[in-house]
Amino acid sequence: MSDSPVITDVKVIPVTGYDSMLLNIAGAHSCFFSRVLLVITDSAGHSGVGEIPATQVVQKILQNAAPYLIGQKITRLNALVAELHQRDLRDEHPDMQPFPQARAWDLERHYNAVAAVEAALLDLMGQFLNEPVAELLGAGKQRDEVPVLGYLFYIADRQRADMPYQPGRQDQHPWYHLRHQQAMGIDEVVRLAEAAQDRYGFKDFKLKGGVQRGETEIETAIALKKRFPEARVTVDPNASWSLDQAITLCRGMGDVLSYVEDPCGAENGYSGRETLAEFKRATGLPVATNMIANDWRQLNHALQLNAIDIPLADPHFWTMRSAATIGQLCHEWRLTMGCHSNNHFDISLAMLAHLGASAPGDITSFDTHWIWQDGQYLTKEPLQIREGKISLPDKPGFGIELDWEKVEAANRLYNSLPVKDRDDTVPMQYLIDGWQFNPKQATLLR
Ligand SMILES: O=C(O)[C@H](O)[C@@H](O)[C@H](O)[C@@H](O)C(=O)O
Ligand SMILES: [Mg+2]
Repeated sequence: MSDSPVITDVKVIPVTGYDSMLLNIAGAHSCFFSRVLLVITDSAGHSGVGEIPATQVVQKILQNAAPYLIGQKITRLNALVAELHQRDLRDEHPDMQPFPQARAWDLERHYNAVAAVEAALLDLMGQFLNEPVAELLGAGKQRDEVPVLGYLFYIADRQRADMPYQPGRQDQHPWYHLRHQQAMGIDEVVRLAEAAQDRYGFKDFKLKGGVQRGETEIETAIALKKRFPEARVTVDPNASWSLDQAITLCRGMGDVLSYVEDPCGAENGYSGRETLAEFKRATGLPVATNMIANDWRQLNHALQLNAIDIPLADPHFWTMRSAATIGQLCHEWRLTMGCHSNNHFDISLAMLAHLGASAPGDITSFDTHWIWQDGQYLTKEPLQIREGKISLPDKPGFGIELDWEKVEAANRLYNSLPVKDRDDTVPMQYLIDGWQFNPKQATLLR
Protein backbone atom coordinates (compact mmCIF):
# COMPACT_ATOMS: atom_id res chain seq x y z
CA MET A 1 0.00 0.00 0.00
CA SER A 2 1.18 3.53 -0.70
CA ASP A 3 2.35 5.77 2.09
CA SER A 4 0.14 8.51 0.76
CA PRO A 5 -0.12 11.77 2.67
CA VAL A 6 -3.48 12.22 4.34
CA ILE A 7 -5.69 15.30 4.31
CA THR A 8 -5.23 17.32 7.49
CA ASP A 9 -7.11 20.54 6.81
CA VAL A 10 -9.78 21.93 4.47
CA LYS A 11 -10.44 25.65 4.13
CA VAL A 12 -13.32 27.21 2.20
CA ILE A 13 -12.42 30.83 1.43
CA PRO A 14 -14.74 33.17 -0.50
CA VAL A 15 -12.83 35.96 -2.23
CA THR A 16 -13.90 39.08 -4.11
CA GLY A 17 -12.26 41.30 -6.69
CA TYR A 18 -13.28 44.14 -8.99
CA ASP A 19 -14.86 43.95 -12.42
CA SER A 20 -15.97 46.33 -15.18
CA MET A 21 -19.58 47.05 -16.14
CA LEU A 22 -19.68 44.31 -18.76
CA LEU A 23 -23.00 43.59 -20.46
CA ASN A 24 -24.52 40.21 -21.17
CA ILE A 25 -27.99 38.72 -21.57
CA ALA A 26 -28.36 38.53 -17.75
CA GLY A 27 -27.74 42.30 -17.31
CA ALA A 28 -24.57 44.13 -16.29
CA HIS A 29 -21.66 42.80 -14.28
CA SER A 30 -21.42 44.27 -10.81
CA CYS A 31 -18.28 46.17 -9.81
CA PHE A 32 -17.52 43.07 -7.69
CA PHE A 33 -17.12 39.44 -8.69
CA SER A 34 -16.67 36.61 -6.21
CA ARG A 35 -15.10 33.17 -6.26
CA VAL A 36 -14.51 30.42 -3.70
CA LEU A 37 -11.09 28.99 -3.03
CA LEU A 38 -10.85 25.50 -1.58
CA VAL A 39 -7.49 24.94 0.08
CA ILE A 40 -6.69 21.38 1.16
CA THR A 41 -3.56 20.70 3.23
CA ASP A 42 -1.96 17.27 3.64
CA SER A 43 0.33 15.58 6.13
CA ALA A 44 3.32 16.13 3.80
CA GLY A 45 2.86 19.86 4.40
CA HIS A 46 1.60 20.62 0.89
CA SER A 47 -1.42 22.75 0.08
CA GLY A 48 -3.62 22.15 -2.95
CA VAL A 49 -6.07 24.73 -4.22
CA GLY A 50 -9.15 24.87 -6.44
CA GLU A 51 -11.23 27.88 -7.51
CA ILE A 52 -14.92 27.92 -8.47
CA PRO A 53 -17.76 30.47 -8.85
CA ALA A 54 -18.99 31.74 -5.48
CA THR A 55 -22.43 31.12 -4.13
CA GLN A 56 -23.42 30.74 -0.53
CA VAL A 57 -24.86 27.32 -1.29
CA VAL A 58 -21.61 26.00 -2.75
CA GLN A 59 -19.72 27.16 0.32
CA LYS A 60 -22.05 25.19 2.58
CA ILE A 61 -21.67 22.13 0.38
CA LEU A 62 -17.89 22.39 0.68
CA GLN A 63 -18.05 22.94 4.43
CA ASN A 64 -20.14 19.77 4.69
CA ALA A 65 -17.55 17.89 2.66
CA ALA A 66 -14.67 18.94 4.94
CA PRO A 67 -15.18 16.43 7.82
CA TYR A 68 -15.55 13.65 5.30
CA LEU A 69 -12.29 14.57 3.54
CA ILE A 70 -10.11 15.02 6.61
CA GLY A 71 -8.07 11.89 7.35
CA GLN A 72 -8.44 10.49 3.81
CA LYS A 73 -5.38 9.59 1.73
CA ILE A 74 -4.87 11.97 -1.17
CA THR A 75 -4.18 8.98 -3.44
CA ARG A 76 -7.88 8.08 -3.03
CA LEU A 77 -8.55 11.07 -5.30
CA ASN A 78 -10.60 9.09 -7.84
CA ALA A 79 -12.73 7.36 -5.25
CA LEU A 80 -13.19 10.50 -3.17
CA VAL A 81 -14.43 12.49 -6.14
CA ALA A 82 -16.75 9.67 -7.24
CA GLU A 83 -18.12 9.38 -3.71
CA LEU A 84 -18.74 13.12 -3.52
CA HIS A 85 -20.63 12.93 -6.79
CA GLN A 86 -22.82 10.18 -5.33
CA ARG A 87 -23.38 11.63 -1.87
CA ASP A 88 -25.73 14.54 -2.03
CA LEU A 89 -23.92 16.73 0.46
CA ARG A 90 -26.64 19.32 0.25
CA ASP A 91 -29.05 17.05 2.08
CA GLU A 92 -26.67 16.55 4.99
CA HIS A 93 -26.95 20.13 6.12
CA PRO A 94 -30.35 20.98 7.61
CA ASP A 95 -29.83 24.76 7.18
CA MET A 96 -29.61 24.31 3.46
CA GLN A 97 -33.27 23.39 3.03
CA PRO A 98 -35.38 24.56 1.42
CA PHE A 99 -33.48 25.91 -1.56
CA PRO A 100 -34.83 29.16 -2.91
CA GLN A 101 -33.41 28.40 -6.34
CA ALA A 102 -34.51 25.99 -9.02
CA ARG A 103 -33.16 22.47 -8.81
CA ALA A 104 -30.99 22.81 -11.91
CA TRP A 105 -28.92 25.55 -10.33
CA ASP A 106 -28.51 23.54 -7.13
CA LEU A 107 -27.09 20.67 -9.12
CA GLU A 108 -24.66 22.95 -10.90
CA ARG A 109 -23.42 24.14 -7.54
CA HIS A 110 -23.01 20.56 -6.41
CA TYR A 111 -20.87 19.93 -9.50
CA ASN A 112 -18.94 23.16 -8.81
CA ALA A 113 -18.17 21.87 -5.29
CA VAL A 114 -16.97 18.50 -6.55
CA ALA A 115 -14.85 20.31 -9.16
CA ALA A 116 -13.17 22.36 -6.42
CA VAL A 117 -12.35 19.26 -4.36
CA GLU A 118 -10.98 17.45 -7.39
CA ALA A 119 -8.84 20.44 -8.45
CA ALA A 120 -7.32 20.86 -4.99
CA LEU A 121 -6.60 17.11 -4.75
CA LEU A 122 -5.02 17.07 -8.22
CA ASP A 123 -2.79 19.94 -7.14
CA LEU A 124 -1.77 17.90 -4.08
CA MET A 125 -1.25 14.71 -6.11
CA GLY A 126 0.95 16.59 -8.54
CA GLN A 127 3.09 17.84 -5.67
CA PHE A 128 3.25 14.33 -4.15
CA LEU A 129 4.34 12.80 -7.48
CA ASN A 130 6.44 15.82 -8.49
CA GLU A 131 4.49 16.16 -11.75
CA PRO A 132 2.40 19.00 -13.22
CA VAL A 133 -1.37 18.43 -13.06
CA ALA A 134 -1.47 18.27 -16.90
CA GLU A 135 0.49 14.99 -16.67
CA LEU A 136 -2.23 13.48 -14.47
CA LEU A 137 -5.07 14.26 -16.88
CA GLY A 138 -6.34 12.55 -20.02
CA ALA A 139 -3.44 11.57 -22.26
CA GLY A 140 -0.89 13.48 -20.16
CA LYS A 141 0.79 16.76 -21.03
CA GLN A 142 0.50 17.43 -24.78
CA ARG A 143 1.75 21.02 -24.97
CA ASP A 144 3.51 23.66 -22.88
CA GLU A 145 1.39 26.60 -24.06
CA VAL A 146 -2.38 26.88 -24.27
CA PRO A 147 -4.02 29.34 -26.71
CA VAL A 148 -6.68 31.62 -25.23
CA LEU A 149 -8.93 34.15 -26.95
CA GLY A 150 -9.55 37.84 -26.34
CA TYR A 151 -12.96 37.81 -24.68
CA LEU A 152 -14.67 41.11 -25.58
CA PHE A 153 -17.77 42.65 -24.07
CA TYR A 154 -19.81 45.76 -24.70
CA ILE A 155 -19.13 47.95 -21.66
CA ALA A 156 -21.75 50.22 -20.10
CA ASP A 157 -21.09 53.67 -18.66
CA ARG A 158 -20.10 52.86 -15.07
CA GLN A 159 -20.77 56.45 -14.01
CA ARG A 160 -24.49 55.85 -14.33
CA ALA A 161 -24.36 53.34 -11.47
CA ASP A 162 -24.06 54.24 -7.82
CA MET A 163 -21.51 51.46 -7.26
CA PRO A 164 -17.73 51.60 -6.69
CA TYR A 165 -16.63 50.60 -10.20
CA GLN A 166 -12.92 51.24 -10.68
CA PRO A 167 -11.97 54.14 -12.99
CA GLY A 168 -8.94 52.35 -14.47
CA ARG A 169 -5.29 53.41 -14.46
CA GLN A 170 -3.57 55.65 -16.96
CA ASP A 171 0.02 54.99 -15.88
CA GLN A 172 0.08 51.49 -17.41
CA HIS A 173 -0.66 49.84 -20.74
CA PRO A 174 -3.82 51.45 -22.30
CA TRP A 175 -5.71 48.19 -21.80
CA TYR A 176 -5.82 48.80 -18.02
CA HIS A 177 -7.64 52.09 -18.63
CA LEU A 178 -9.84 51.14 -21.58
CA ARG A 179 -11.27 48.06 -19.89
CA HIS A 180 -13.12 50.34 -17.45
CA GLN A 181 -14.51 52.85 -19.98
CA GLN A 182 -17.77 52.72 -21.87
CA ALA A 183 -17.57 50.73 -25.13
CA MET A 184 -20.92 50.37 -26.84
CA GLY A 185 -20.05 51.28 -30.43
CA ILE A 186 -18.38 49.11 -33.05
CA ASP A 187 -15.27 51.32 -33.20
CA GLU A 188 -14.93 51.28 -29.42
CA VAL A 189 -15.06 47.49 -29.32
CA VAL A 190 -12.44 47.28 -32.08
CA ARG A 191 -10.30 49.69 -30.05
CA LEU A 192 -10.67 47.39 -27.02
CA ALA A 193 -9.63 44.43 -29.16
CA GLU A 194 -6.58 46.33 -30.40
CA ALA A 195 -5.52 47.18 -26.87
CA ALA A 196 -6.08 43.61 -25.67
CA GLN A 197 -4.20 42.26 -28.68
CA ASP A 198 -1.31 44.64 -28.06
CA ARG A 199 -1.13 43.69 -24.38
CA TYR A 200 -1.71 39.92 -24.63
CA GLY A 201 -0.96 39.04 -28.27
CA PHE A 202 -4.34 37.41 -28.91
CA LYS A 203 -4.86 35.67 -32.22
CA ASP A 204 -8.59 35.03 -31.73
CA PHE A 205 -11.56 36.98 -30.39
CA LYS A 206 -14.99 36.33 -28.96
CA LEU A 207 -17.71 38.95 -28.61
CA LYS A 208 -20.31 38.55 -25.89
CA GLY A 209 -23.61 39.24 -27.60
CA GLY A 210 -27.27 39.18 -26.61
CA VAL A 211 -26.89 42.84 -25.68
CA GLN A 212 -27.70 44.97 -28.74
CA ARG A 213 -29.60 44.25 -31.95
CA GLY A 214 -28.27 41.06 -33.53
CA GLU A 215 -27.42 43.01 -36.70
CA THR A 216 -25.21 45.39 -34.69
CA GLU A 217 -23.43 42.48 -33.04
CA ILE A 218 -22.76 40.83 -36.40
CA GLU A 219 -21.48 44.18 -37.72
CA THR A 220 -19.14 44.33 -34.73
CA ALA A 221 -17.89 40.83 -35.58
CA ILE A 222 -17.35 41.90 -39.22
CA ALA A 223 -15.34 44.92 -38.05
CA LEU A 224 -13.22 42.70 -35.79
CA LYS A 225 -12.53 40.29 -38.63
CA LYS A 226 -11.64 43.18 -40.94
CA ARG A 227 -9.18 44.50 -38.36
CA PHE A 228 -7.76 41.04 -37.55
CA PRO A 229 -8.15 39.01 -40.78
CA GLU A 230 -6.22 36.01 -39.42
CA ALA A 231 -8.31 35.76 -36.24
CA ARG A 232 -10.91 33.14 -35.46
CA VAL A 233 -13.84 35.38 -34.53
CA THR A 234 -17.02 34.26 -32.78
CA VAL A 235 -20.16 35.77 -31.22
CA ASP A 236 -22.02 34.38 -28.22
CA PRO A 237 -25.56 35.76 -27.70
CA ASN A 238 -26.24 33.11 -25.02
CA ALA A 239 -29.13 31.57 -27.00
CA SER A 240 -31.10 34.83 -27.03
CA TRP A 241 -31.67 34.83 -30.82
CA SER A 242 -34.57 32.83 -32.23
CA LEU A 243 -33.62 30.05 -34.64
CA ASP A 244 -34.92 32.06 -37.61
CA GLN A 245 -33.09 35.18 -36.49
CA ALA A 246 -29.87 33.25 -35.90
CA ILE A 247 -30.03 31.73 -39.38
CA THR A 248 -30.75 35.11 -41.00
CA LEU A 249 -27.89 36.77 -39.11
CA CYS A 250 -25.30 34.05 -39.66
CA ARG A 251 -26.03 32.45 -43.04
CA GLY A 252 -23.22 33.21 -45.49
CA MET A 253 -21.01 34.53 -42.69
CA GLY A 254 -18.45 31.74 -42.88
CA ASP A 255 -15.77 34.23 -43.93
CA VAL A 256 -16.28 36.18 -40.71
CA LEU A 257 -17.39 33.70 -38.03
CA SER A 258 -15.16 30.68 -37.52
CA TYR A 259 -17.88 29.29 -35.27
CA VAL A 260 -20.94 30.59 -33.45
CA GLU A 261 -21.55 30.04 -29.76
CA ASP A 262 -25.09 29.23 -28.57
CA PRO A 263 -26.76 31.32 -31.30
CA CYS A 264 -30.22 30.01 -30.33
CA GLY A 265 -31.86 27.83 -27.73
CA ALA A 266 -35.09 26.16 -26.72
CA GLU A 267 -38.18 27.62 -28.39
CA ASN A 268 -41.69 26.66 -29.46
CA GLY A 269 -41.49 23.19 -27.94
CA TYR A 270 -38.06 22.41 -29.47
CA SER A 271 -35.02 21.95 -27.25
CA GLY A 272 -31.81 23.98 -27.63
CA ARG A 273 -30.11 20.85 -28.94
CA GLU A 274 -32.74 20.55 -31.67
CA THR A 275 -32.60 24.21 -32.71
CA LEU A 276 -28.79 24.21 -32.79
CA ALA A 277 -28.86 21.12 -35.03
CA GLU A 278 -31.19 22.98 -37.40
CA PHE A 279 -28.99 26.08 -37.25
CA LYS A 280 -25.94 24.03 -38.19
CA ARG A 281 -27.73 22.42 -41.13
CA ALA A 282 -29.05 25.76 -42.37
CA THR A 283 -25.81 27.74 -42.09
CA GLY A 284 -23.03 25.14 -42.27
CA LEU A 285 -21.30 27.01 -39.45
CA PRO A 286 -19.64 25.14 -36.58
CA VAL A 287 -21.43 25.56 -33.24
CA ALA A 288 -19.92 25.86 -29.76
CA THR A 289 -21.89 25.57 -26.54
CA ASN A 290 -21.68 26.00 -22.82
CA MET A 291 -25.45 25.89 -22.48
CA ILE A 292 -26.83 22.60 -23.78
CA ALA A 293 -24.12 19.96 -23.34
CA ASN A 294 -23.03 20.40 -19.73
CA ASP A 295 -23.12 16.81 -18.49
CA TRP A 296 -22.58 13.40 -20.09
CA ARG A 297 -26.25 12.79 -20.81
CA GLN A 298 -26.74 16.22 -22.39
CA LEU A 299 -23.55 15.79 -24.41
CA ASN A 300 -24.80 12.43 -25.67
CA HIS A 301 -28.07 13.96 -26.86
CA ALA A 302 -26.27 16.93 -28.44
CA LEU A 303 -23.94 14.63 -30.40
CA GLN A 304 -26.72 12.27 -31.48
CA LEU A 305 -28.51 15.26 -32.96
CA ASN A 306 -25.31 16.56 -34.55
CA ALA A 307 -26.08 19.86 -32.79
CA ILE A 308 -22.55 20.94 -31.83
CA ASP A 309 -18.91 20.88 -32.93
CA ILE A 310 -17.18 22.55 -30.00
CA PRO A 311 -18.11 21.54 -26.45
CA LEU A 312 -16.83 24.26 -24.12
CA ALA A 313 -15.80 21.92 -21.33
CA ASP A 314 -15.43 24.16 -18.31
CA PRO A 315 -13.50 22.38 -15.52
CA HIS A 316 -15.40 24.43 -12.92
CA PHE A 317 -18.53 22.38 -13.53
CA TRP A 318 -17.31 19.37 -15.53
CA THR A 319 -14.34 18.88 -13.14
CA MET A 320 -10.77 18.87 -14.49
CA ARG A 321 -10.68 15.15 -15.28
CA SER A 322 -14.07 14.97 -17.01
CA ALA A 323 -13.19 18.06 -19.04
CA ALA A 324 -9.90 16.37 -20.00
CA THR A 325 -11.86 13.29 -21.07
CA ILE A 326 -13.94 15.53 -23.32
CA GLY A 327 -10.67 16.77 -24.80
CA GLN A 328 -9.77 13.17 -25.61
CA LEU A 329 -13.21 12.41 -27.05
CA CYS A 330 -13.08 15.54 -29.21
CA HIS A 331 -9.78 14.41 -30.64
CA GLU A 332 -11.00 10.87 -31.37
CA TRP A 333 -14.39 11.95 -32.70
CA ARG A 334 -13.19 14.87 -34.88
CA LEU A 335 -14.79 17.50 -32.67
CA THR A 336 -12.96 20.51 -31.29
CA MET A 337 -12.20 21.05 -27.62
CA GLY A 338 -12.89 24.52 -26.20
CA CYS A 339 -13.44 25.88 -22.71
CA HIS A 340 -16.05 28.20 -21.18
CA SER A 341 -15.18 30.80 -18.57
CA ASN A 342 -16.55 33.26 -16.02
CA ASN A 343 -14.77 36.09 -14.20
CA HIS A 344 -11.96 34.45 -12.27
CA PHE A 345 -8.73 34.82 -10.34
CA ASP A 346 -5.34 33.37 -11.20
CA ILE A 347 -5.98 29.96 -9.63
CA SER A 348 -8.62 29.29 -12.31
CA LEU A 349 -6.15 30.56 -14.91
CA ALA A 350 -3.83 27.73 -13.85
CA MET A 351 -6.71 25.22 -13.94
CA LEU A 352 -7.51 26.25 -17.54
CA ALA A 353 -3.85 26.05 -18.52
CA HIS A 354 -3.36 22.51 -17.20
CA LEU A 355 -6.62 21.34 -18.78
CA GLY A 356 -5.68 22.79 -22.16
CA ALA A 357 -2.19 21.35 -21.93
CA SER A 358 -3.65 17.86 -21.54
CA ALA A 359 -5.95 18.02 -24.59
CA PRO A 360 -4.61 16.04 -27.57
CA GLY A 361 -4.74 17.39 -31.12
CA ASP A 362 -6.03 20.77 -32.21
CA ILE A 363 -8.05 22.80 -29.75
CA THR A 364 -9.77 26.12 -30.25
CA SER A 365 -8.52 29.02 -28.15
CA PHE A 366 -9.95 28.73 -24.65
CA ASP A 367 -12.22 31.41 -23.21
CA THR A 368 -10.91 33.32 -20.23
CA HIS A 369 -12.17 36.48 -18.53
CA TRP A 370 -8.72 36.98 -17.02
CA ILE A 371 -7.95 40.16 -18.97
CA TRP A 372 -10.72 41.93 -17.06
CA GLN A 373 -9.14 40.94 -13.74
CA ASP A 374 -5.43 40.88 -14.61
CA GLY A 375 -3.50 42.65 -11.85
CA GLN A 376 -5.66 41.34 -8.99
CA TYR A 377 -3.38 38.44 -8.14
CA LEU A 378 -3.98 35.89 -5.40
CA THR A 379 -0.83 33.88 -6.25
CA LYS A 380 2.81 34.87 -5.97
CA GLU A 381 3.85 34.26 -9.57
CA PRO A 382 0.63 34.27 -11.59
CA LEU A 383 0.63 32.60 -14.98
CA GLN A 384 0.73 35.14 -17.80
CA ILE A 385 -0.93 35.42 -21.21
CA ARG A 386 1.72 36.18 -23.83
CA GLU A 387 1.33 35.93 -27.60
CA GLY A 388 -2.21 34.75 -26.98
CA LYS A 389 -1.08 31.78 -24.92
CA ILE A 390 -0.66 30.75 -21.29
CA SER A 391 2.66 29.02 -20.61
CA LEU A 392 2.66 26.20 -18.12
CA PRO A 393 5.07 26.64 -15.21
CA ASP A 394 7.75 23.98 -14.93
CA LYS A 395 6.63 23.01 -11.43
CA PRO A 396 4.63 20.22 -9.79
CA GLY A 397 0.88 20.43 -9.22
CA PHE A 398 -0.67 23.58 -10.66
CA GLY A 399 2.70 25.27 -10.11
CA ILE A 400 1.20 28.17 -8.17
CA GLU A 401 1.58 29.42 -4.61
CA LEU A 402 -1.12 31.42 -2.84
CA ASP A 403 -0.21 34.89 -1.64
CA TRP A 404 -1.98 34.73 1.72
CA GLU A 405 -1.96 38.48 2.34
CA LYS A 406 -3.82 39.02 -0.92
CA VAL A 407 -6.18 36.10 -0.25
CA GLU A 408 -7.04 37.53 3.17
CA ALA A 409 -7.67 40.99 1.71
CA ALA A 410 -9.94 39.50 -1.00
CA ASN A 411 -11.75 37.54 1.71
CA ARG A 412 -12.28 40.71 3.77
CA LEU A 413 -13.74 42.37 0.69
CA TYR A 414 -16.12 39.43 0.26
CA ASN A 415 -17.16 39.61 3.90
CA SER A 416 -17.89 43.32 3.55
CA LEU A 417 -20.38 42.80 0.69
CA PRO A 418 -24.02 43.19 1.71
CA VAL A 419 -25.15 40.93 -1.18
CA LYS A 420 -22.99 37.89 -1.80
CA ASP A 421 -24.31 36.07 -4.87
CA ARG A 422 -24.03 37.30 -8.47
CA ASP A 423 -27.07 39.20 -9.71
CA ASP A 424 -26.52 41.14 -12.94
CA THR A 425 -30.04 42.58 -12.70
CA VAL A 426 -29.11 45.02 -9.93
CA PRO A 427 -26.42 47.02 -11.80
CA MET A 428 -28.50 46.78 -14.98
CA GLN A 429 -31.37 48.61 -13.27
CA TYR A 430 -29.17 51.71 -13.05
CA LEU A 431 -29.14 51.70 -16.86
CA ILE A 432 -32.79 50.79 -17.48
CA ASP A 433 -35.23 51.38 -14.68
CA GLY A 434 -37.00 48.21 -13.53
CA TRP A 435 -35.02 46.04 -15.97
CA GLN A 436 -35.78 42.33 -15.76
CA PHE A 437 -34.04 39.35 -17.34
CA ASN A 438 -35.66 37.86 -20.43
CA PRO A 439 -33.60 35.03 -21.96
CA LYS A 440 -35.00 35.79 -25.43
CA GLN A 441 -34.64 39.57 -25.47
CA ALA A 442 -31.34 41.42 -25.97
CA THR A 443 -30.35 43.29 -22.83
CA LEU A 444 -30.72 46.80 -24.22
CA LEU A 445 -33.87 46.20 -26.29
CA ARG A 446 -36.40 47.19 -23.66
O1 LIG B 1 -21.25 37.78 -18.52
C1 LIG B 1 -20.47 36.83 -18.55
O2 LIG B 1 -19.42 36.82 -17.92
C2 LIG B 1 -20.81 35.67 -19.41
O3 LIG B 1 -22.04 35.86 -20.05
C3 LIG B 1 -20.82 34.40 -18.63
O4 LIG B 1 -21.68 34.49 -17.54
C4 LIG B 1 -21.19 33.25 -19.50
O5 LIG B 1 -21.21 32.07 -18.77
C5 LIG B 1 -20.30 33.21 -20.70
O6 LIG B 1 -18.97 33.25 -20.41
C6 LIG B 1 -20.67 32.28 -21.78
O7 LIG B 1 -19.81 31.90 -22.56
O8 LIG B 1 -21.84 31.91 -21.91
MG1 LIG C 1 -21.19 30.94 -23.93
